[in-house]
Amino acid sequence: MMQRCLELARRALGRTSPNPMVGAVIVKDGEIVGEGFHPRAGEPHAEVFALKAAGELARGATIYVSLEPCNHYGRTPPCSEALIAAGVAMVVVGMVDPNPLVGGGGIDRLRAAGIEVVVGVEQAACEKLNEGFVHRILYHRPLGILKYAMTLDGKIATATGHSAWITSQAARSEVHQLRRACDAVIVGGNTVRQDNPRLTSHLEEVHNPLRVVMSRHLNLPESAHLWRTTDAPTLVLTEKDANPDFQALLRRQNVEVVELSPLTPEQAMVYFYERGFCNVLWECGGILAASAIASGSVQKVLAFIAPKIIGGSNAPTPVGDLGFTSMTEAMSLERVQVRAVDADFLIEGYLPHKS
Ligand SMILES: Nc1nc(O)c(N)c(N[C@@H]2O[C@H](COP(=O)(O)O)[C@@H](O)[C@H]2O)n1
Ligand SMILES: [Zn+2]
Repeated sequence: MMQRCLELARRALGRTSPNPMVGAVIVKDGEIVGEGFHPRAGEPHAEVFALKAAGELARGATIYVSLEPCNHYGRTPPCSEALIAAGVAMVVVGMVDPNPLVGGGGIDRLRAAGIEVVVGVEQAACEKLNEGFVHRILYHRPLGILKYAMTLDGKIATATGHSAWITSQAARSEVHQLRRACDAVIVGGNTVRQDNPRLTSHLEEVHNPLRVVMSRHLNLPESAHLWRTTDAPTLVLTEKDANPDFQALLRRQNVEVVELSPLTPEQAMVYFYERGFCNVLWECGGILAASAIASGSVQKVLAFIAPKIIGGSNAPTPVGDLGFTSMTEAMSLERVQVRAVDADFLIEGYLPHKS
């Protein structure tokens, strides 16, 4: 049942920030009598949709929910009270809500009303689904994910900058899915000039992230796929008073332009937090990636590795200079997972926590 909750929650993939993705299932006499998920912030929570679907059958039933029911008045009223009013007999919770406004209070309220509550069913899967939300709540920043594709000899392009394609179609499709789960995807000006990327999820009717270009001087092409805002929204982050003529050209095409002082990955993450984002994907070149890592703007790394060799001492690599001189300074990823994606490999892991 909790797996079903997660399946339901994923229907709103990429659309719920700053809220979490949550699914709920109500079971009576071994039958599912109501289901629901949280579609987006401002709309009712998963539990409320499930209660509505179950109607009177909720009385004496068990509800499974992937996140602790809330116990506060936010954009919506507390689900704990709705569950009590509906007369449910038992609540099975995937994970405790890290939001300090909830933080176990929903569970306590239900127990105080005489409802049996079981906590921690499929907890790891529930936490993984909402790792961006959890990070946002704990650290007041979105989760930064660095994704890159490189050859077996560690290059992200040839020395001329050609990079289409390093990995297989299957790996590229996984990247499209990943974008779908993110609130923003960031590149630097160089990537726009070299690759002219689209940065969309490449699927009809699924969520597209906000496409973000970080560019100090706005020395960018007048025509680029990213300026086609009918495909997906685009934001250009730049420095104060940079190239007003080019800013005007972008705005005429409905590209949002925001000036940050200073224009750094750190400031960008502060800005994205304030905008309500949970997951931010860095799909940039090595220089910006190194700066993002050094400033603590990356927590998770997804490295696609293709079994190809292209050589070239001037061919770019995924992470630029971090100033390390000794192997003892290497950042060793934690919770590492490796899997094959067609002919390529995906290594996923988390950078050691930086306070
Ligand atoms: N249990 C649960 N189910 C949902 O469907 C949810 N969206 C949440 N979210 C929790 O409540 C906070 C948002 O409240 P409002 O939507 O503003 O009323 C969110 O931060 C989570 O703590 N929980
Ligand atoms: Zn709620």
